[in-house]
Amino acid sequence: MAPPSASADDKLNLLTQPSAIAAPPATKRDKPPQPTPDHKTSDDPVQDMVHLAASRGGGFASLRDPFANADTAFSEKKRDELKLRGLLPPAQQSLDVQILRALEQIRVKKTDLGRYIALAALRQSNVRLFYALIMQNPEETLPMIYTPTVGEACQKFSRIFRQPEGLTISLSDKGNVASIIDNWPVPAGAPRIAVVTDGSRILGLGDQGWDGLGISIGKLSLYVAAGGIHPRATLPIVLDVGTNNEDKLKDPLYLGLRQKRASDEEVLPLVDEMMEALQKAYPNLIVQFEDFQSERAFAYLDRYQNKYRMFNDDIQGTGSVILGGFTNAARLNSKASGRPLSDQRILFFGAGSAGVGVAKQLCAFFTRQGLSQDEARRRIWLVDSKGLITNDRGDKLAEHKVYFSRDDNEGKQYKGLLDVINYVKPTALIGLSTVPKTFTEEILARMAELNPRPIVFPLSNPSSLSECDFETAVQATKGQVIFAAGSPFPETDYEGKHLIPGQGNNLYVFPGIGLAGALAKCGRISDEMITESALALADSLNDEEKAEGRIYPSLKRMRDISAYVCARVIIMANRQGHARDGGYTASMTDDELVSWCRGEMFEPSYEKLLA
Ligand SMILES: NC(=O)C1=CN([C@@H]2O[C@H](COP(=O)(O)OP(=O)(O)OC[C@H]3O[C@@H](n4cnc5c(N)ncnc54)[C@H](OP(=O)(O)O)[C@@H]3O)[C@@H](O)[C@H]2O)C=CC1
Ligand SMILES: CC(=O)C(=O)O
Ligand SMILES: [Mg+2]
Repeated sequence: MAPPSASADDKLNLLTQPSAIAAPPATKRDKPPQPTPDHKTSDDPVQDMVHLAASRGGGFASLRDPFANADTAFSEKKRDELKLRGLLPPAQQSLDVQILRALEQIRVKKTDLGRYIALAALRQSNVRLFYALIMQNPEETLPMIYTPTVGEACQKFSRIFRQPEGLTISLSDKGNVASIIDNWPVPAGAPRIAVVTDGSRILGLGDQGWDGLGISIGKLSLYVAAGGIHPRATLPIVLDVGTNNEDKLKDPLYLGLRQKRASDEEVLPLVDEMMEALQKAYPNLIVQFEDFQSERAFAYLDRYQNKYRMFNDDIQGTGSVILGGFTNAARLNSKASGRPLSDQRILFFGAGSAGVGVAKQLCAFFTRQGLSQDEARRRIWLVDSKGLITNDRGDKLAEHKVYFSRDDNEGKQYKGLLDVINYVKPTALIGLSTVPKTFTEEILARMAELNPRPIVFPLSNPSSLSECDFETAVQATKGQVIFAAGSPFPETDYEGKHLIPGQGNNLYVFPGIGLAGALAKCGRISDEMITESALALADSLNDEEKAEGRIYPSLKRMRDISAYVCARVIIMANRQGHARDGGYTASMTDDELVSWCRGEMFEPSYEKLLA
């Protein structure tokens, strides 16, 4: 199976072990079993007709239903049929023309938050137009609905709130969570993907309480735009268990519980109840945990990953996307230095859920080069707020840091980042610290002295918290940096060469992972399925992107990338026995599977509304 838009021989030889795709192809059956109706995550004409029929009496109602609304695209015939004549201006315009108008209305807004609010209003009034606009203009619009703007939106979510777009499960609902879930207005296609946060660590912006709901909505918008999940099949959830954010508690407009964050002991039964109730209500639902404070993130992943169909985006999604990008970056770094790939030395600045999640996933990079698990672990150094993490530093380490704690520091402790760099001599510097501008010109220049092509990934979000920006990294390394940041940065030129920054953000993988879980009805999202998503992402660079020096593919191809990631995750799920679709996906060849995943995606067109 060739990666999307890539030539057949485009696979990275770097992967010394055969990837899942190189495994024996699934045997093709004479007659594959037919999918059951709930295989579909794509548009549902029957459901659309229900909406249309419901609105026939009222006419105007169809213009107020985001799923039934085609606005000025309604044909003469439909305008008569739905009693819309006179309610719309005479001009009949296509979706493409509507996109031009919507773009103009968004561009005229003066602030990022203004553009976020305008886009949210569009989503709430015309779902198809919203997603068509995003999909046609991803590079311009994703920063408006996702990082960096979603961070500011979460900080002010109670203030910009207009209408509910997600489910709130709060402490006061304990014992009644099933009935709360029952209140979610589910049409024929039940939710397939839920994103749940407790708002305790939204991007790098700390505790946002109930306002964290904005991140669940933002991630699910990407599930639709990049992963093709039907918008009606998405379920944004916030677990409101209080907040320690004093500003919010004092703000009269704050919409969450006005109390301090409840203790973990008090919250755990509520999370258990939620997982149980979700599973009962929607047996095929995939639950993505998002932006939980690190220790809770690890604890819930440990507690639920072998019991429910869930994964943690910050630990596993980030681990995957960085393994994918690092795989490509290491090739460029090693080619320039001549050192073997297995000789990469990776320094993490930040050892929270994201740092440790990525570090664990990167072990897979080294084991694929033939190193043992223990040798792989030793290629990784972690720095937290107290300096290099070592066994004899004298403080009690949080459990998630212990595995990578060093015992080879010969009693010396290293605190400042430059000291650590001089000691470790890393080939790669990865920032997941939430501390902005910590990769100074001096640090970056030192990385360039140590490496002809240093790998620098300032991954903290949003942009204002990034450890450095692209322009600084390019200048300080004289154009040699191999760069990816968590949030988007502008392209730049250096000595006549055009340079494009990578965006090392889990948005490249979580839509494909979730879609795979939904389409193949996976019983579990295993670690191997996550690793496979990373390898698929690494393989998905096409020749043009390689020539441009990219380590991540263009976001213009986000749906093709998600379909490819999805297919490879499904192949792994089938191999491990996690798919529960009665052999349907296993009956396809690899290429058929990619096409099928792509074909199952929701397309935001008016075709069925105008038929
Ligand atoms: N690009 C992407 O796709 C993703 C990016 N992220 C981003 O990663 C960042 C971190 O997330 P997460 O791991 O959950 O957050 P945490 O707050 O759990 O972790 C932050 C880590 O940075 C360390 N740190 C804080 N200050 C300093 C300092 N001055 N010097 C050195 N280390 C420091 C902390 O140390 P200590 O442990 O001692 O407190 C901690 O280990 C966020 O900005 C988030 O947006 C997260 C997921 C995905
Ligand atoms: C991208 C993401 O998941 C985060 O910054 O938390
Ligand atoms: Mg996150």
